[in-house]
Parts: sequence; C-alpha cells; structure tokens
Amino acid sequence: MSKNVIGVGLLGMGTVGRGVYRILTENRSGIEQKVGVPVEIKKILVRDTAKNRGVQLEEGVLTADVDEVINNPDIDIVVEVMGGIKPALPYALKALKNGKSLVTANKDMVAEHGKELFEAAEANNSDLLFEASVAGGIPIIRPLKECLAANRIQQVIGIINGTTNYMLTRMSKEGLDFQTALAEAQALGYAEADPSSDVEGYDAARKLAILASIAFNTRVSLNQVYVEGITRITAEDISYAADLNYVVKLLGIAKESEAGVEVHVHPAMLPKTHPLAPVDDVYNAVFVSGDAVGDVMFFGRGAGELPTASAVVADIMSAARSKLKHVPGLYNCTCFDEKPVKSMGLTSTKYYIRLNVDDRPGVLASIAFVLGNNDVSLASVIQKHTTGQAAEIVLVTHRVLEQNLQDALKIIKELSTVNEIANVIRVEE
Ligand SMILES: NC(=O)C1=CN([C@@H]2O[C@H](COP(=O)(O)OP(=O)(O)OC[C@H]3O[C@@H](n4cnc5c(N)ncnc54)[C@H](OP(=O)(O)O)[C@@H]3O)[C@@H](O)[C@H]2O)C=CC1
Ligand SMILES: N[C@@H](CC=O)C(=O)O
Repeated sequence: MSKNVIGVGLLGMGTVGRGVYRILTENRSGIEQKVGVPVEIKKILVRDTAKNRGVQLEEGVLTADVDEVINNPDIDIVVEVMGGIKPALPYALKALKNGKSLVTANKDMVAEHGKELFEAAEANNSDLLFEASVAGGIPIIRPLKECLAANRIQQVIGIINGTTNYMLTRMSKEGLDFQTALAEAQALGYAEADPSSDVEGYDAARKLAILASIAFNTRVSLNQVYVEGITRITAEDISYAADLNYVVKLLGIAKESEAGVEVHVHPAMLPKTHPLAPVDDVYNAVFVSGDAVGDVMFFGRGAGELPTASAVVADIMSAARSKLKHVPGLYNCTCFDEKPVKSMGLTSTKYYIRLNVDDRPGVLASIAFVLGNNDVSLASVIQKHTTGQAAEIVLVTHRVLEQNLQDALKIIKELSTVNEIANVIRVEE
C-alpha cells in the first residue's frame, strides 16, 4: 500500500532536536517535493514536557512516554537525538525491531554498538542512518560509503570535534583561558552533555572509530583508538607552535598499510601551510586519500543546531524515500573484514618536546645523548633561560618511532637535571 505521509518521531528535543524540528517545519514544502509526500513530526520524547523549547509546538506533541514514539503505528522513522547509551540504545533497538527506520546523531551509540544496531536494522528490513554522528553538517559517512566506494582508502585525517577546535582557536587567537573557551563552546550548543568527552578526545575517538570502520571495511572499536585530549595544551605550547610556524589542532588519524590499521586521536602541530591548518572555530575538515581518487577534503561546520540537523534531516529524507520505494538497507553495514590494529608504539611521526631543566652546562648534551641512544634524532632546539637557575628547552625531533621516543622520555624524566617534561606534542607534516 502506498503511503501518503511519512511520520517521524523524535527521541530528544535539545540542540539537535530543535534544529530538526525547525528544518522540517521551515523547509516543509521543499522537503515534501523532494521526498514525494509530506514528512511530519508526530511525537517528541523529552524528560520535561513543560520546558519551553524555543519553537512553536503543536499541543500534545511532546511526551515523556517513549512508547508513544517507538510503538506508534503512525511513526515510520525514529530519530534518536538524545545522546548517551542508556536509554538511547534500548529505545533505538526497540524502534528497529518495531520496523521503524532509525536516524541518529549519536556517535557514542554507533561507535560502541554499531554491530548490534546494524543487525537489528537488517533483521527488520529497516534503515540505520547516522550521517550527523561524525563532523556535524559535513557529508562524510555517505561519501565514504558511496561516492568513494570504488577506492581502497589509504588514510582519513580530520579535525572532527567542533568544541575543541573552537576552544583551540579562541585560545590561540584571542588568548582565552581553557575554562572560558569551554564555557563559550557549551553556551553555543557545541559541547557534549559531559564536555570531558570533547576535551579528553573521546568524542573524536568515537567518530574516528566510525570513520575508520567504514573507510577500511573493518570494525574498529573505541578501545582500539589511542586517545589524548587537549587538557594539557597550554598558552606556552601554542606560542612555541606559532614561533615554529605551526598551529595546534586536535586530530583524528586513521591509516591503513600492510602492517595493519592505525587509529589515533591527539593534539598535533601542523605547519601553517597544511590544508587542515586554517580550519578554525567550530569548523571541521576531513582529508581522505584513496588509491583512485587521490586526495579529497570535506569541510564545514562540525557541530551546532542547524548544521547538525541538516545532516539528520537529509537522513530522514533518505529513510523516507526508501520506505516509500520499499528498498531498505541501502546503506547497510560494510564492515566485512577483520583487520589488525597496530599498537601506537609502532607508529612514527615528529615530536615537539618541552622540558624544564637546570640552567647548567652539559644539560642539553645529556638529553641529546639519551635521545641519540634511542634512535631519536633532533631537527631543532629552542632554549629559553627563564631564571639564572632554570631553563626551558623545546626540542623538535625528526620522524621517529613512537616506542623509541617513549623509551627515551622514560630515561630523560629520571635525569637529575631535568625538572619536568612539560609537554610532548606530535608534529604532523
Ligand atoms: N550538539 C551538537 O552540535 C551535536 C550533537 N550530536 C549528538 O546529538 C545528540 C543530541 O545532542 P544535543 O542535542 O546537543 O543534546 P541535548 O542535551 O541538547 O538534548 C538532549 C535531549 O534529549 C532529551 N533526553 C535526554 N535523556 C532523556 C531521557 N532519558 N528520556 C527522555 N528524553 C531525554 C532531553 O530532554 P529534556 O530537554 O527534557 O532534558 C533533550 O531534549 C547527542 O548524541 C550528541 O552527541 C551530534 C553532532 C553535533
Ligand atoms: N560535541 C561535538 C558535537 C558534534 O559532534 C563536537 O563538538 O564536535
């Protein structure tokens, strides 16, 4: 039987949910033309039905009873924009089991329970779409699954967290301190409900696990991703980076070689001439290299109400078309391989090392000796005398094996003339 309307139920009406409501309402006629029938929001699950949502809502559309969404026969597509794992995951699975298509922006849920969700979608002939879960408004999931499907993808490198990119930009360009920059990102609706997930790198790690799984057709889990956040980045590091012609960014890096897949998220210094260097504020960018296409870069807003909702609504429209044409599963799971993930010690890059040391002759030589003994060679040295007794030294290495650097740092830390290894930041060229 052909449908004359597609019913949508939202789980959540926060930053993203409100954006979805606004786009579906404000662009109603264009969306109807593109889909073929009207797309209507029937019910919205929230915790507090009395809270003002900042948009004109129809009487009775808000509910605190999840069954009014996931068991509602008028709803074809359930849109999960509440976040977290519990109760989002059981609600999502129940919706799929009830034959609803599921659209979600929830990277925690997709990264950690993608297999379960895909299996439920396939078993019930439904769609599972999650474009907004990585890089907000930037199309990247579907381009990887479709437009670049002919390639063997060699690497995916990106700025994939809007909050931290916004913070690093405000800290480096306006001299804001960490907490003020974070408070601004929260006020703008960019941060996660628990912002430690942003600043400690886990949000980016979940997104990288999703991207790497799709790019390399394997299943990369969160615990296979090496993660460091931006909490140790200081004004001094940002200023040294500028002196060295670098900018500091939180990067997600996924590469595939014969030795396996490598996946890591950490702050990195990038030359100011690097294509990712000028990506500031809430903007994200994902740089993909494929064997046939070469290099392509995707750029746009990585978080925020309307950019994120743009991706969610496009997924709703795809799910609607597939419901109308009875062709579910267009974007099913493509993780058909099991590829080993390389340990971080086997990766290699250049490193920036900032040390506080005694201001005495021979100190630099003793540090260089330990580095040399561990096959770590130096590309440049900056030495600043802070007092007559203590000095700050900044070293930049050539490309070296991570394990060699870590072995050397363990010894350097114990030298009596070294007071502190203040920071170590990878340098990507
Ligand atoms: N914000 C952004 O820029 C982006 C967010 N995302 C993802 O989108 C999802 C939503 O994010 P965002 O909109 O920022 O989150 P918000 O915290 O702004 O909104 C969450 C919404 O979910 C509702 N909710 C939460 N828990 C429950 C529950 N147990 N029962 C009923 N309702 C519940 C809340 O209800 P109430 O309002 O009554 O409390 C609220 O309406 C997350 O997975 C996030 O990671 C993805 C890309 C970008
Ligand atoms: N907190 C996330 C929101 C989008 O995924 C971010 O800042 O990128």
